[in-house]
Amino acid sequence: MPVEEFVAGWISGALGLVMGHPFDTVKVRLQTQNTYRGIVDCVVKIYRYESILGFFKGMSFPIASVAVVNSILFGVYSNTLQALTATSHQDRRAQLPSYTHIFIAGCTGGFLQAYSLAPFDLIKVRLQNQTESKLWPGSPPPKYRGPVHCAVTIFREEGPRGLFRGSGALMLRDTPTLGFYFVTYEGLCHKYTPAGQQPSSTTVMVAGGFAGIGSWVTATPFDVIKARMQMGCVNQRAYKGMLDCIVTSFRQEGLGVFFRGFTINSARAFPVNAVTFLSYEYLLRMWG
Ligand SMILES: C[N+](C)(C)CCCC[C@H](N)C(=O)O
Repeated sequence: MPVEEFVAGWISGALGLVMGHPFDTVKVRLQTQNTYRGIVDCVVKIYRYESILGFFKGMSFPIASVAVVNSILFGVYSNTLQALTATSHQDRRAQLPSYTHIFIAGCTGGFLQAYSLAPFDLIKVRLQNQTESKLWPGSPPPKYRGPVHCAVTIFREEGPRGLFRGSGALMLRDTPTLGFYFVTYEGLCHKYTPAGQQPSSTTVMVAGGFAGIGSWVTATPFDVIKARMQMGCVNQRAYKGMLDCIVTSFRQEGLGVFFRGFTINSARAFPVNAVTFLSYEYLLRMWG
């Protein structure tokens, strides 16, 4: 089992995360709080009341965790594809596997990374949603003092299963959409790379960027449901389950609620995934 894909996935995931975290924080606020009138209002209020650091709340944890999760995603994807087609990463450039095999490998990676991502994503969303600021005198202290305190508090108040709150929605969000993610990437790289050559950096970045947009566009409804399930007990809207969350959100806020964060997800997805795939391919070529 080639290890380099796991290491390349780790490093590329960390780079992509730093690029995209501010977008992600704005998205999570829009999805779970009704205090903002839109993206611009959210950005202005975060900057005014929480400074630039407000956009990076909850990032320290994902740097380690989401990078590891990305490592699992790319490592499992590549090794599943190798098991299905007996081809290595380099072989695939010459002979593209079937899209069915690519989709299956992407879904496999998506499912396994979602399971490992769940606790880390929960902590990230809880920290991102803390609007208290040290800059304003009299501002109440935040409930969670940091990622570790957040994890311990969730464990103590909601039990060990509390750390996996929203994991069902997370798996439904990630499994099919990561299948499409890799189908889009591999397909665009194959289409715009002359036979017998390696895709150029531009091709890798554009293919990765559109793969990110395509997967986030299809993932946004379940992304909203996931975030609401994760915030349920904090916002006093503890849902009885995913269906209750969907029905309650639809009844109270209409169909549009499931597309909150759609624009910011798409704006974030292109640069994050362009950087992720470029660094992934560069590292694998370097280790050739
Ligand atoms: C499956 N879903 C759409 C959620 C994510 C797909 C892209 C994952 C990438 N690391 C990023 O953060 O954009």
